[in-house]
Amino acid sequence: MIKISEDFCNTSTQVIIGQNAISHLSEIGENKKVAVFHPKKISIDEVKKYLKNYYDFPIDDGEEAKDISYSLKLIKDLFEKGFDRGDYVVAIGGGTVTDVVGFIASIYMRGLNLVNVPTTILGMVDAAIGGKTGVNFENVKNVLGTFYQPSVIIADLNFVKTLPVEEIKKGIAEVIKYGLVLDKELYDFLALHKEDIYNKDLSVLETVVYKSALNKLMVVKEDERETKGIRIVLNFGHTIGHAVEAGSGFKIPHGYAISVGMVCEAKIAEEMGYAEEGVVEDTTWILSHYELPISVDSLSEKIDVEKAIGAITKDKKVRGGKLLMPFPTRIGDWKRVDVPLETLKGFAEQCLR
Ligand SMILES: NC(=O)c1ccc[n+]([C@@H]2O[C@H](COP(=O)([O-])OP(=O)(O)OC[C@H]3O[C@@H](n4cnc5c(N)ncnc54)[C@H](O)[C@@H]3O)[C@@H](O)[C@H]2O)c1
Ligand SMILES: O=C(O)C(=O)C[C@@H](O)[C@H](O)[C@H](O)COP(=O)(O)O
Ligand SMILES: [Zn+2]
Repeated sequence: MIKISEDFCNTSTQVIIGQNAISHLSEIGENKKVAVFHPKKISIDEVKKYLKNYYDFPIDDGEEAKDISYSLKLIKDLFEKGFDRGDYVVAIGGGTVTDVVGFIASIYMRGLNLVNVPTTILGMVDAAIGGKTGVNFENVKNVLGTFYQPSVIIADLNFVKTLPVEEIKKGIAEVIKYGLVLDKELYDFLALHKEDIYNKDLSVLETVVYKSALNKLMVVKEDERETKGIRIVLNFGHTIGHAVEAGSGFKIPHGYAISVGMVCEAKIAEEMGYAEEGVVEDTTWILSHYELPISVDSLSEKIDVEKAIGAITKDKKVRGGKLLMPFPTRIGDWKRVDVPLETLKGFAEQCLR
């Protein structure tokens, strides 16, 4: 079992990684009420063993569940059961569940105790960590949300056993992101371990989750609320990625969309003279090696370019007509470049058509 602790401005977080990590749920006080939100398809029989005073809330997941109306429905559940600020919310599921449940936990009575239990690789390496919560609105990703740290993140690798390989692929896209802009060693590790990862070697996956969590926490500690131009690095591939999601009516999953987004943004970085020679090739190579899409042509849905470009205008990194772009400079390194919105839209059109 691996444990990482990190202090943020007003809170601290612990990440627990390993098989059977779920047993740590027993550390929640017996006198506290615990709301367990989980997708209907994920059984919580194992989880129940460690909780005394729990309320079982089976919910919808997937991008459709990230609609504000659904959050209000879940809040009503907490309200009707009389949850107070001393009580706990446990979010079990993929990134869509931790985004939505984290959001309601943060706004109900201005915040209940939150424990995230990611059950997808994407959740374990990224979504459950760092405190961003969010729901979609008017065809724009995560445009309503909060920064709210879970006190504990429990990444129990046993959940991977039931996870389809397609879901591992989507999560690996975010891990490749860390490799490309923050961690060359991780890039090299990924280059060597595709078979182990796709064959669900749990000890290799534990290393992947651990290295990813360290990268993410390091960045979030420096710039928890994305006000210092540092946390934007975690958004590499996401300006175009979120546009791809919006342009597909949210039918293209996040992991695939940011995969295409990373290639496109690496190309823009190169064309604007910020990325060293070879960055685009290395980006394309690692994503193709993991059988991830590298252009819109390999996606299963057609992209509505107008809608996609519309979403870019509403990106949360826009400041005064410029987009704060995290550009890769060489593998494992990056630079912030403030790109005029019109320039970026021009490049985006080239990638999306
Ligand atoms: N808050 C953040 O920092 C952050 C970071 C990255 C991504 N995200 C968000 O995360 C979302 C994507 O998350 P995701 O890829 O986990 O998608 P998801 O939550 O839709 O889960 C993917 C699929 O896997 C299924 N599933 C989950 N756990 C399973 C298990 N153990 N066994 C079998 N099936 C299982 C789900 O039911 C779903 O069908 C996007 O909305 C994205 O914007 C947020
Ligand atoms: O934690 C972050 O910061 C990230 O940007 C991580 C991303 O992988 C994630 O998809 C996040 O939800 C995107 O945030 P947004 O601010 O662009 O909505
Ligand atoms: Zn992401």
